[in-house]
Amino acid sequence: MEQNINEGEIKYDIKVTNAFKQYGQNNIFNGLNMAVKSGSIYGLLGPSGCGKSTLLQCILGALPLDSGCIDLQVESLEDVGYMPQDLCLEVTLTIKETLEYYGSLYRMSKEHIKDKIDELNVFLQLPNFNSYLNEISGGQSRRVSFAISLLHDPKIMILDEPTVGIDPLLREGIWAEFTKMVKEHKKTIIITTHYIEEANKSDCVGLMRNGLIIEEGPPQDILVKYGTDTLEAAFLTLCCNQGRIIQKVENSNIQVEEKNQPKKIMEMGNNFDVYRIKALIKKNYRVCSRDYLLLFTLILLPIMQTFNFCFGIGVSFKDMQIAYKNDEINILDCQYSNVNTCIFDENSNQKMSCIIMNYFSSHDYKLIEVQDREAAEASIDHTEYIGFLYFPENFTSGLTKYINDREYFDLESRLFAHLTNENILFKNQITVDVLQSIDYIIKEALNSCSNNPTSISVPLEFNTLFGKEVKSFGNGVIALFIAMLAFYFPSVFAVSVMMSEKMDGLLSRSMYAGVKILELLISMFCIATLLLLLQTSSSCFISYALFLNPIQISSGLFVYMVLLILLGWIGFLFGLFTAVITTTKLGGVYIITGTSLTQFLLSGAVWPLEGQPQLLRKVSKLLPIRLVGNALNDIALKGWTLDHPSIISGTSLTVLYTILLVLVLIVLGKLKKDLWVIKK
Ligand SMILES: Nc1ncnc2c1ncn2[C@@H]1O[C@H](COP(=O)(O)OP(=O)(O)OP(=O)(O)O)[C@@H](O)[C@H]1O
Repeated sequence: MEQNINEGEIKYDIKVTNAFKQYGQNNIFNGLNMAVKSGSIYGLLGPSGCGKSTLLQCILGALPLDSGCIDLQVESLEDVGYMPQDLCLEVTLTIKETLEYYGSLYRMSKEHIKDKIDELNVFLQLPNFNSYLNEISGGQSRRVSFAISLLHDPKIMILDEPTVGIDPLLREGIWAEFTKMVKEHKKTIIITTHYIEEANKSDCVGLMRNGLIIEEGPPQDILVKYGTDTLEAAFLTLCCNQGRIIQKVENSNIQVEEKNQPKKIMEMGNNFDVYRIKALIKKNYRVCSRDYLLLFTLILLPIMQTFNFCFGIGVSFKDMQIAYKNDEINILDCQYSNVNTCIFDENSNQKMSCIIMNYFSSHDYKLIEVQDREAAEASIDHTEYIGFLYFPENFTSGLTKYINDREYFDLESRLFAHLTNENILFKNQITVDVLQSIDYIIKEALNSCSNNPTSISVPLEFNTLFGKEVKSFGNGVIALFIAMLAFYFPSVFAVSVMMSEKMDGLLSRSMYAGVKILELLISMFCIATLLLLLQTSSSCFISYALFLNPIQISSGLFVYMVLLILLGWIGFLFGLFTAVITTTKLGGVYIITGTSLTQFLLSGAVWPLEGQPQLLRKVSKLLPIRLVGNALNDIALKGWTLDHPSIISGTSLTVLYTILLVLVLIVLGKLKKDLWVIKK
């Protein structure tokens, strides 16, 4: 009875009543009860895997209970300082930068942060503040993590194994500081530890086992109760008598309050804070600027790829090796072949094979003379030469006869061209060049005989309406390539940063300091847009200013840039979506690379869409890279602007894609609360 009266006067900062929780079929809490008095140290002990960390996360509201009630006496998130078991810190920041980041999340001024760090340094003995976290030891890192949870001077400290890896002398100092905090500043500390004996200094210890707190009380009382010298021995005795104790706990008269989910620390505070966004941008900027692999991937790689593309893709072929055998004339004698005489003159020594060979030499072919026709044909099969030309002895006389009288053409006098079919583009190129060279010499021959060359012309005129400046395959597809870069790299950025935040527990830890997911997304979006602007402007500069790919200067150029940025944002949103559906950073990058490559292959940059089956063509046309790339091409080559229906529909669909992806992410966020956070 007396105890009940005293109980009524005692204030508790944390009270867990009849808590039940399961992970799948695994019961973690079986009606667990725990009470932490205000202004005390509570040592939570228990074997590995018994559920201590889970209990702390339930108290913080990061994990829900299946049933039961948790009462946490906090008004704002500044009231709680939490140190997770894992580090959950960005290791490429220095100690100073890390503490500044968390301090600024709590809106502490620089001076205040500095004073606080100096104060914490006295008992935590932090390493040099300018050391990077990946350069200090595990124990030192834990002290930094510890410092973060105390930085904003919280009323309640929830510390998951803060003294692991810390030497005994320092542990003594830390416990002395705990005692001082509790006595002088009325702080409440709940601490889990594997070093049972250090819990002696707690005001109250609780032993957790089989989903229950099987014993709770001041350490001295427990020692007396079990007649042992050490807590360890007391708990050993307790564990041996576990069945009886569980019975006792289950039968105790616990007042079960109605089911009440704990206050969610992560959801406290403003939903949107510009200070926090600024702190996140600063932090992520620092992290990205030190991740050389990411920087290489996001900035240098697109520049290199653009150079590669402009140098190597879609340009005309050079130095193609063609074998030839000329039975009409020795190539050295071609200089004596008089090209200005009329071939119909009896005295003319003009040899047309010389003109064809000159034509090929001046068109980037390498002519290699061979003696043996059969060997040359065989070497084509071994891809040594891409073609073989054979000029028979009577090539010129046969051709002259043909021009004069086409009915009496000597078949044996024909130029023989044997071409490799290994690459259809080579074959087409040589075929076109052979035909053009013949056309050329016939016209030349007629010219020099004062005959009208049009007399043998095909009655046909070609006219290019659009894209007159397109001289090579590359000119026509460069915009699709730039579109691919604009999509791919922001996706890689989004998935890399988001997966680090998710898997390394960085976001989870920041959220205990008030960060909201939207704020992180906004900060990432700002950096991604900056990178996107850098990357697209460098790709455009290389493609159009250095390599002079044709582009029409019109008001459409503004739409060109807007479309590229929108596509980058689509890529960014797709990267976020990928971070939802995957569990590893590498997996995310694989998905992004696979989908971008597929889009590029289907975009028409490799082969025109007209070659695809109807159904696939319909799908390809709607893929973001093709959609935007095509509109970019129309702007660059045809000079179309936003008043053209094709550009209007391309732009509208791109905007629609952006909105759709935002909506998908919002809906997913509503359906699955822990989309980007793994609670640590
Ligand atoms: N997300 C999860 N899904 C399924 N099971 C989980 C999950 N997290 C933890 N568990 C399981 O719940 C149990 C309690 O885990 P918890 O981390 O709370 O233990 P702990 O007492 O803190 O252990 P330790 O002292 O080793 O840190 C363990 O058996 C663990 O395997």
